[in-house]
Amino acid sequence: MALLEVKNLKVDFKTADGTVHAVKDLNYTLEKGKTLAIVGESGSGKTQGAFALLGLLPKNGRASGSVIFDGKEILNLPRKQMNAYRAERIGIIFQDPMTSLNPYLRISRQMTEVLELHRGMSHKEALAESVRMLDAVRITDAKNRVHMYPHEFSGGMRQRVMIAMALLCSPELLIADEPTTALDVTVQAGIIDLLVDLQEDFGTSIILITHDLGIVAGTCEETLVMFDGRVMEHGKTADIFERAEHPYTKGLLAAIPRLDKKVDRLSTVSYDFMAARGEA
Ligand SMILES: Nc1ncnc2c1ncn2[C@@H]1O[C@H](COP(=O)(O)OP(=O)(O)OP(=O)(O)O)[C@@H](O)[C@H]1O
Repeated sequence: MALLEVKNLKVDFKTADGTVHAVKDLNYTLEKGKTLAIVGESGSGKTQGAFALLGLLPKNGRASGSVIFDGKEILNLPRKQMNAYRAERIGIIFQDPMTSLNPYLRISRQMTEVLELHRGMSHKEALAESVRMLDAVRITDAKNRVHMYPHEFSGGMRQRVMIAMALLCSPELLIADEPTTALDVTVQAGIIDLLVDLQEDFGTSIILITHDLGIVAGTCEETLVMFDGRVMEHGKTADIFERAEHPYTKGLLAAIPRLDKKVDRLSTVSYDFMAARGEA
């Protein structure tokens, strides 16, 4: 049985100017322990399509369709039930860790609270487990650093802390929304390597949302390409890289910077694609 089945997912936003159809028809399944990349340019519906799964849409948003997680419908669950999924079974990492970390609380407090509340640990056990998780995401000197505040960490280290927090309750699914966009290229590579290792060690299924096809190649077995709220292409990453069928995917691939090749500008991708559809 698939861990996650997303069927005919739509996300609409009511605005003063009318309705924005951010996600028009999203369909995919994710097997246990697998990694799926959702790629597409800015505004293609990647983030809202993922937020809808977790009931995280902005107030003016509405989701319809079906999201089956481990055999149960979870789309539009009441807040309390959804919170239980979010705390214990589905972790999420955002682009900017400061949106999820409380700047006024030590990391130790933020991590131990989760473990005490959701895994019934004593404070001592929870602190030991927090240090173990910081070690797992390769924060050196975790025993001491666990007592620091978020601002005392660099951007890359904060992202590692976020990953550790997201993994605290051993979720079956981890959604990483542009986890490296705000970081330097070398730090980005470290975070992606870390996600791959953690996926192997913990067996967590991962959805990696990114606009950067370049980071997907060695990371994710499957890739789903979105454009304008719909799935353009979905298959094994290697197949998509070798024989992209869609003009939009070909454009995305052509935009991956390569040392041996002049870089096409990503901004031309949607224009070329829309031209192919007769819309530009
Ligand atoms: N609260 C909102 N009200 C109206 N429209 C919204 C709202 N939030 C998002 N949208 C629109 O929904 C569409 C999809 O947005 P989404 O954030 O999912 O795109 P994305 O592919 O993740 O882009 P990015 O890579 O820039 O994050 C965009 O056109 C966006 O402007």
